[in-house]
Amino acid sequence: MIMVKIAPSILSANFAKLAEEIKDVEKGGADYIHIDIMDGHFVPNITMGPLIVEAIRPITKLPLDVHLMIENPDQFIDAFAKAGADYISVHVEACPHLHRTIQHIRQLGIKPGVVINPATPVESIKEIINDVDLVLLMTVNPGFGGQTFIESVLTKIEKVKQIVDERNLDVEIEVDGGVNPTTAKLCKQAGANVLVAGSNIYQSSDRKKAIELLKSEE
Ligand SMILES: O=C(CO)[C@@H](O)[C@H](O)COP(=O)(O)O
Ligand SMILES: [Fe+2]
Repeated sequence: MIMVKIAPSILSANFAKLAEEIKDVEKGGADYIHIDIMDGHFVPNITMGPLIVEAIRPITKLPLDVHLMIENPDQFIDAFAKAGADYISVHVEACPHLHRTIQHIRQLGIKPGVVINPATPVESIKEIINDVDLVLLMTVNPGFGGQTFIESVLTKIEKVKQIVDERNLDVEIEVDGGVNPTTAKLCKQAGANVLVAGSNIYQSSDRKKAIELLKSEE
């Protein structure tokens, strides 16, 4: 099995002490900081914007993994790049000109990622996988933390892994939503190498332990 990276989602952190919450998971062995951007249109919730990303940038050395759940992401890519994002991931469902959007992110020196919802088939990203650094498979319907993992996405992870191997690509396979030690194991077996986890890590009083359990090979 592959050694996985863990990307705690700060959506489940205590926003009143965000800096501490980020430092806590960094000390606990996190590999990325996952930042969920929601606009109240693409998803039924509103969260953060570029200002928060800019505020977070100097408080951690970890790469910032920015997950855009917004309509018309093209309009905001420059702002998130300027704010300090390392990865910017956009949803297939929100991008009519996906290739242009991915190139735009790459031209800014940022690693582009493409995201698909649970009901969106892997076929929809076959033509873009060679151009991205990360494929993010949603294992819940986006919008909220603390939802239940959708098991049918496991076969999609396997399909993406097969494409990545066949084409010999250097692309990360990330999963997001409902990740806990049990579902983490299934995702790893299916071929995921980056696990986003919000509530599982932030609801734990010992974040280091929670991260270790997600990384565990048992
Ligand atoms: O993008 C999203 C939700 O739309 C996620 O990143 C959540 O923040 C994950 O939360 P948990 O399911 O791990 O609690
Ligand atoms: Fe996310």
